[in-house]
Amino acid sequence: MTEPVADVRQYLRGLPVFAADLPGFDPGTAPERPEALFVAWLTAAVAAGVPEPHAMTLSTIGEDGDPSARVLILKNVDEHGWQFAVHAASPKGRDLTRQPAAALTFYWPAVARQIRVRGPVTAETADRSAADFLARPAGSRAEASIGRQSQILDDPHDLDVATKEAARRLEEDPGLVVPEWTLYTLRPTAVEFWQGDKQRRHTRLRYTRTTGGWHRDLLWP
Ligand SMILES: Cc1cc2nc3c(=O)[nH]c(=O)nc-3n(C[C@H](O)[C@H](O)[C@H](O)COP(=O)(O)O)c2cc1C
Repeated sequence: MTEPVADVRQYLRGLPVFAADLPGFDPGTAPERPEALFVAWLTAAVAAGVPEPHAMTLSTIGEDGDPSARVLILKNVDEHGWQFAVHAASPKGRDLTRQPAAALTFYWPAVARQIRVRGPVTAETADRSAADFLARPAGSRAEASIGRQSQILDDPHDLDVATKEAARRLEEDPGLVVPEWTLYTLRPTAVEFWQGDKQRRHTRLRYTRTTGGWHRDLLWP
């Protein structure tokens, strides 16, 4: 156990931010399209040793109109958008069915970079969703096939039983696909790249979709 914290406010104030050597970012050299800059920043994050840079916060709008956010793995990025997959019966899956719009947030502390992506989402075809499902490791497929994500777990033993049963079903039928597994593409209306700076002269570049392509603006930090 770590030492108890007497004064949380003071403790938080003492935690460093932007402590590492930070890369520069010259928005003047940014590519025309945001996905190109995203991939460049992603590979730079990997090179800088950022763990799990493809983990992102997915924000959705709940039935009550309030936002809800959780971390998810990014599946692909191309000229069509940012892709991720969810079980349609999970809370996030239901949010997206009801209100097909989302925001994605990436934060890579070692390089002090944040990327914010927002826009409408579209469910991909059943074939594409199935291909994504089948590309997952067996354990992840078994877990998803239980289909009870975020429901109340009355007894941890129930999870063990369901996991064993799901693994057995998958062994019997390795091509099993969960029909609720849904690959989504978020087609951004805006993508913002934020580069932190030790002196707090942060650089922000926002791409906004236009009819013909992308418009770029610098933003005040
Ligand atoms: C690094 C990381 C990666 C995760 N990846 C996924 C994922 O790919 N799919 C998923 O359903 N949940 C993933 N989770 C769990 C989600 O954050 C969340 O707890 C779960 O999806 C239930 O969310 P919901 O109740 O809003 O539907 C991940 C969590 C972390 C911390």
